[in-house]
Amino acid sequence: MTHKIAVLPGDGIGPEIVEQASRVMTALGLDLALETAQVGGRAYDLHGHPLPPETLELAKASDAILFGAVGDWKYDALPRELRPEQALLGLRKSLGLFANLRPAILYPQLADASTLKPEIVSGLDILIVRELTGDIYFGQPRGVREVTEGPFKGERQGFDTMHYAESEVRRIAHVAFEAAQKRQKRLCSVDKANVLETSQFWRDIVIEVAKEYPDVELSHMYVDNAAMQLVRAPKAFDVIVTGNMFGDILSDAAAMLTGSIGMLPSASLNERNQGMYEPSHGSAPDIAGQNIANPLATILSAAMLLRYSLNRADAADRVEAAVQAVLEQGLRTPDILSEGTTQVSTSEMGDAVLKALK
Ligand SMILES: NC(=O)c1ccc[n+]([C@@H]2O[C@H](COP(=O)([O-])OP(=O)(O)OC[C@H]3O[C@@H](n4cnc5c(N)ncnc54)[C@H](O)[C@@H]3O)[C@@H](O)[C@H]2O)c1
Ligand SMILES: CC(C)[C@H](C(=O)O)[C@@H](O)C(=O)O
Ligand SMILES: [Mg+2]
Repeated sequence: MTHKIAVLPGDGIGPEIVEQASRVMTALGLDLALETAQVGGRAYDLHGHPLPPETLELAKASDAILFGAVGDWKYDALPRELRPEQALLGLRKSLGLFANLRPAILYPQLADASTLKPEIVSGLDILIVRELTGDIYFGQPRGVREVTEGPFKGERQGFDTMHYAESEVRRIAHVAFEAAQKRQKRLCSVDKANVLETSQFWRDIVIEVAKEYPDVELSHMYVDNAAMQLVRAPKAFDVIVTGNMFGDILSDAAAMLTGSIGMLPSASLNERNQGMYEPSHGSAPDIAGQNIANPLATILSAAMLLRYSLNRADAADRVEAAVQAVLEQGLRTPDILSEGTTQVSTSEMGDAVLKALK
């Protein structure tokens, strides 16, 4: 059976890194049909919208989506609905991709690339499960309004709304508990229940869901403490489950434990295991077009695509082993370069992974 894969390179370094991941997927010899479409700022320039209808249709009709990155400062003055980032949010919402899995694994070869001491991060293997279609990201109402009473009367006020429905919390909690069952069976739910009603509700529902998973040890942590513990003793975590906003922030922090944000892949899944796979980083306009971006997060995202949406753990293992092999060879893009290693470009890193594929 042919698997249809939508390839959405996007902006900045997106096309450079996605090209390497596409080459790797193609080289596996599987029955894959890769089809490319425009998204983000590039789609806005060409079609007047960051998520043109034909791109959304292609995404919906595919078994999985390989996504690069979107965004550039030059689009920051556009009305919000036309900004590149809206394409990403639109895809997540339209496809119901509520479960974002962001594994932070430190490859032993990169122990020196992390800004943290090797003994703090060596052997790190944690999974952040981030809810991706709710929270303050999508809450209504939002906007700018005039204040009509109180101390700020007559001023303009920006506002957003944070909320989580019970079913939204339950389904992401199930994903997290099931992931924990396959790992060290420890789940930490991160919230801000000491201040936010939404968070207290989140915590109450997670505790209810926990009754169905007596084999998983559940703990709770406030998000500010979690940010601190992630850099103090990250290996104390196994699986973290959290809301959209806190997950966004904590996953960037977790990325640095692994040496570089260029190493962190992600999967965003819906209830049918259809998924979008993307590096956790952005379009990195500061290094775009220079052939120096690290393509490994995107290549590892392609491995997650094979594992989760195509059920090809065998092929995913091959890709991950090839990534390990190039790191073992000492090849490094500038973001993970350390003493005694060899600097390579984006495309050379892709070449090396292809060569290492068994
Ligand atoms: N998923 C996405 O498409 C996504 C995610 C985050 C940010 N963004 C967008 O990207 C743009 C830039 O945002 P930002 O600068 O806050 O975040 P960013 O992740 O793009 O970049 C942060 C820093 O990390 C570096 N970096 C990122 N990816 C790298 C890679 N693969 N290899 C080497 N270095 C890498 C960049 O050079 C930069 O110094 C903004 O428009 C933002 O909205 C998009
Ligand atoms: C670009 C932005 C909309 C996105 C998010 O906030 O979810 C990004 O930061 C991410 O982590 O995927
Ligand atoms: Mg982010």
